[in-house]
Amino acid sequence: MSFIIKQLTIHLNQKPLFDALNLTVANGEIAAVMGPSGSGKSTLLAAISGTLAGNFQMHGDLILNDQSLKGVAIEKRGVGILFQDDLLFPHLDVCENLIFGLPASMNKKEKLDRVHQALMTSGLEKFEHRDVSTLSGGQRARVSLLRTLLSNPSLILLDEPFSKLDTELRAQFRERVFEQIQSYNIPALLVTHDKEDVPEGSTTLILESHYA
Ligand SMILES: Nc1ncnc2c1ncn2[C@@H]1O[C@H](COP(=O)(O)OP(=O)(O)OP(=O)(O)O)[C@@H](O)[C@H]1O
Repeated sequence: MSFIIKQLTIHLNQKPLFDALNLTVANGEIAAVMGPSGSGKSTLLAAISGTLAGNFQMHGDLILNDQSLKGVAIEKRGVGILFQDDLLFPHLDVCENLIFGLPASMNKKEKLDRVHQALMTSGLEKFEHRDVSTLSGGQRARVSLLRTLLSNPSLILLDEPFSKLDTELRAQFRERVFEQIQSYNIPALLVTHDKEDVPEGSTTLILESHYA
């Protein structure tokens, strides 16, 4: 599996936001996207996830597992997103939240087993029956990532997932997140403002501010 951005150009109101971007992200690889505010980082993620709305014109191609994403519906793209604000249900426990990441075709027992297994693999088993509202920011973010991974995405997009964590927690959490993604062996794209967040040796796509 891999993800390829091929000659991707996006115009906003006829002006280029970015021009002829190219990037290949292999399985288990985390590529970074950086650039100043307004350079189009969120727009790029929206183009990939299929949620681009507004006066944008897109040229070029996005290829996931040898298939073009052109014209593919959002729910059929196999793209999971982790936002900086997690979207967990605070009144439910971790296990119940994770069950939401699983396909409706699985029965309750299968879902519980799968969640339990995933929590063990991620070292989060002690939180299984904790209410989400009692977890720290970093713990919530790891549960949120696990929920995204449980939906079996072919690609994961990380939209500044570390920005709300304090520096000390951040380094530790970052390592855990990278390990979690690598254990699922899928390509990932990480949007960040902070060079520290970029895993060593990873490809970095730098967007420029064309559109002021
Ligand atoms: N729906 C929209 N309609 C019109 N313009 C938009 C829309 N969404 C974003 N833009 C504009 O597109 C440009 C790129 O925005 P985008 O949010 O992708 O940048 P960003 O790099 O993610 O910025 P930040 O780091 O501040 O989040 C900006 O000039 C923004 O105002």
